[in-house]
Amino acid sequence: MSAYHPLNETEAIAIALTLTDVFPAGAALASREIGDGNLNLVFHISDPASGRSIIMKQALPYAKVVGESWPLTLDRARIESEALIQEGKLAPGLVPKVYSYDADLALTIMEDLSDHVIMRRGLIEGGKYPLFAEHISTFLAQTLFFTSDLGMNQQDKKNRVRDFINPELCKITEDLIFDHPYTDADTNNFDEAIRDEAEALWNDGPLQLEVALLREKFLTQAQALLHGDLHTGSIFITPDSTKVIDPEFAYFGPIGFDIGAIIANLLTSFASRGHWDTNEAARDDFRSYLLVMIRDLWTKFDIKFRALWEQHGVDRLAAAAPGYKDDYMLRLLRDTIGYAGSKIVRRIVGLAHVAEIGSIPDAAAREQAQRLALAIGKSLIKLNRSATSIDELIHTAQTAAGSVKV
Ligand SMILES: Nc1ncnc2c1ncn2[C@@H]1O[C@H](COP(=O)(O)OP(=O)(O)O)[C@@H](O)[C@H]1O
Ligand SMILES: CSC[C@H]1O[C@H](OP(=O)(O)O)[C@H](O)[C@@H]1O
Repeated sequence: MSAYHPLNETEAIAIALTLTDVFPAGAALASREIGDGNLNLVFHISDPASGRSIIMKQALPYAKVVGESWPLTLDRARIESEALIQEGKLAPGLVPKVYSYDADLALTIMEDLSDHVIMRRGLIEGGKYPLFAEHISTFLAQTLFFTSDLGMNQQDKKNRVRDFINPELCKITEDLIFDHPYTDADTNNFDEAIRDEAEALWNDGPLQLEVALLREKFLTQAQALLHGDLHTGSIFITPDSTKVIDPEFAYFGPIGFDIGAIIANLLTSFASRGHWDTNEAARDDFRSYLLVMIRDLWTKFDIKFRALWEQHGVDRLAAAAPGYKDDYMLRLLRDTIGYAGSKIVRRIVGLAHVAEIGSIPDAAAREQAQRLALAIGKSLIKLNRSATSIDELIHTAQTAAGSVKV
């Protein structure tokens, strides 16, 4: 055991060499710090001779994206490793294996997924992932159903809620997603070209009412154990395989928040491929592909969650009360749509942006992508209490973008 300090590459190698079941004694290990996220250190440790490798992820006592002026609990490393272990049990094969967790160093050692690509990057490069909707709907249905009051012992669940109390990371979400974009906050970060859009958000009372309602649910509804930050940068992918990483924001919250997060990031990808994209046919094809993926994802989730409920439901009244299941699923759909909208808006005017839009080199094209994303995001937020079908979300994206066939 060592006292906490941020590791350097040499120290990371020394720790890796103690993993005698992974690396041969005396192996000449190579180490690279590859963390490109907003918060943590990530070391890739490999043994060129045996071809073996691992990932070491270490929490820093502050938010890396801002620096030491933004202190952040190291307990998030415990939350992440416990959530990965839990998700691995409920959705086998859909998260990296956790080899060990060191509480003193806030260090998780896990399976190296470098043979996959980060989905955000894959989508930017036009990658197609035919099994994604199947895989991620299984991940969502399994992890969310079996940690909800529908699928687990309700006394045990209360103890799990306690284990996953995650106030500092939740506060980041409460501020960066559900508050700052709607006021002139210091943390906001947007191109001057869309100042009019930002100021419109600060003055849109009806929109702010919807966001306040979604925020209230995020603050109060311990529906199931969420991943908590399920964007396309938290998903490793190949055409055959999907692996979800980075659940350090995990806590018991509203189910629609996780589903909405993925859909939001598929829609920012959609918005990044606009009429400025010179290959019109390829653009329309890719946009249709994303919308079909979103529809499949929701539809498969709905079918799988209902099937788990039929087979494994633990709540007598929830099963017996006429109309309850349909009412519950409709509420999940509406939450999903509202949270998808909120998570799009934060990626355009809030602190943390997305590469598919931020990396559009032409300023005018980037501005159009940002405006399109905001149009979709705001419409989805406003739809969150009335939608009755995922087709309304698809239609919202199609309408905002002009006609895109699915
Ligand atoms: N299990 C893994 N296998 C391979 N690379 C990984 C793994 N986990 C993380 N990474 C790399 O580190 C980066 C940052 O990891 P992430 O968990 O998203 O950190 P943060 O919490 O700081 O956002 C990822 O984008 C990926 O490139
Ligand atoms: C100050 S944290 C900003 C932002 O970063 C997190 O994402 P990630 O850890 O995947 O880079 C999360 O989305 C936070 O809202």
